[in-house]
Amino acid sequence: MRRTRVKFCGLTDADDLASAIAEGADAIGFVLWPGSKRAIDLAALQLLASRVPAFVTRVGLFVDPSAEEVEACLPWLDLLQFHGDESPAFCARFGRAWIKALRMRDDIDLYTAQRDYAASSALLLDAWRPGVPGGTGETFDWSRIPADLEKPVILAGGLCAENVGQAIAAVAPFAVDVSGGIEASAGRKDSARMRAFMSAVASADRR
Ligand SMILES: O=C(O)c1ccccc1NCC(=O)[C@H](O)[C@H](O)COP(=O)(O)O
Repeated sequence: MRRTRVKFCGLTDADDLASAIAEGADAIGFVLWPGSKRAIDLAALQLLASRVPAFVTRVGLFVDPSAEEVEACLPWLDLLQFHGDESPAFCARFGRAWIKALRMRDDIDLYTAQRDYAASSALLLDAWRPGVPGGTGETFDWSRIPADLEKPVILAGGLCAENVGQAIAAVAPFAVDVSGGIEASAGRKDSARMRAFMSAVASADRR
């Protein structure tokens, strides 16, 4: 049976992190962009990342960071996720696996993007809202994702327990990524919502 991987994003709290791991998240996202309501600082990253067990991927989210900012976080991250206008060369310079988040503006060409970001481990596709680099809580038209992309797709943007089954049926992504859809309030996750999300993904995978 095919299994859709799940990334829970925007964790800020140790209890929420423990719940996310208990519910079976494959990856945990830490927002390291200070402009986010879900941002954590380096001290919190150290604390939270040290509680993530082996085989769960620790992902750091950045928006147009300096190289020094990324380098300071590297000891606590397995994977880098870039949400800004970072060039492919910048994303690749840290010697760490990385993914590129692409916001689905009307004129985006995903074939060109996957060629430009050929060295990425996957493309994360998220909703476009002008001036907001991520975590919008909004969906986009999933039929805009071509079925023949070579890069693994991580589907993001407004997912929740109620719509993730439909999203998996429509896109068959490698992974799904959720933040607002498992939250009780900005940055605080809700364990019942996390469980419902995991259960909806598992149901979709069984179909
Ligand atoms: O969450 C943020 O505030 C954020 C800010 C800047 C860049 C990225 C950010 N979040 C990224 C994500 O959490 C994911 O792309 C997410 O899965 C989509 O968020 P949501 O629509 O709330 O599920």
